[in-house]
Amino acid sequence: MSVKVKICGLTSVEDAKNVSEAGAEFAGMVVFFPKSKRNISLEKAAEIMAALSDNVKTCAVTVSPSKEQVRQINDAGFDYIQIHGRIDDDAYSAAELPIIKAFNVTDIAELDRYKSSEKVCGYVFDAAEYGSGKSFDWSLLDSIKRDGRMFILAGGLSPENVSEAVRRVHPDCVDVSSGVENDSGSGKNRQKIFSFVENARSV
Ligand SMILES: O=C(O)c1ccccc1NCC(=O)[C@H](O)[C@H](O)COP(=O)(O)O
Repeated sequence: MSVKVKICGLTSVEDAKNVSEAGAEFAGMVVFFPKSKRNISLEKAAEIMAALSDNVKTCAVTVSPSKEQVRQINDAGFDYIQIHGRIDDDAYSAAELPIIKAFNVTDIAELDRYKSSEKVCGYVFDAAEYGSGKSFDWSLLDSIKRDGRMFILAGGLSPENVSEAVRRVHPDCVDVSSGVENDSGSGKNRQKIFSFVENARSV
């Protein structure tokens, strides 16, 4: 089966159209994290989701969300919640969507904490600084035992290196943000999104 593709950090309706037309399976939107240049409001996320094809599943991408933020995300129309950083007990209990737990390369050792969690349906393995366009040593993932949950590779992927990443790591899904942005760093680039999807699937 070919690798799935997740395009992260959508900020506009135009991004939604490009991601849908390119045939990606997942779209991520950063919410409740104003430090990110890709942070958007839940209202904006609703507008973007309305413009996505029904085939594209959506993720609210968050960092150590509070219980109240998780509750708002539950009701905002996403399919998944992707959590970077901590998941407090209160936030975990409040989560009604399947959780994709993101691990920075520095905290992969924490993976065991989530292995028996019923709500966690997948893992994202990312660089030390998320959304930075930086890659990491993929051999750090070699010892991770696959447990049937979605295994998502992120961090510094691009149309140029995604085929090699798929061949080397065999992820279920590849996840990209910076690598499909315009050279100016603002907004996603249609041609790069299409090339990323095509190159990921070429393996
Ligand atoms: O993108 C952000 O600014 C961001 C903010 C807060 C939490 C997560 C964030 N990004 C996560 C991702 O977009 C992905 O994991 C991503 O695919 C990896 O980013 P990149 O290296 O830029 O491709």
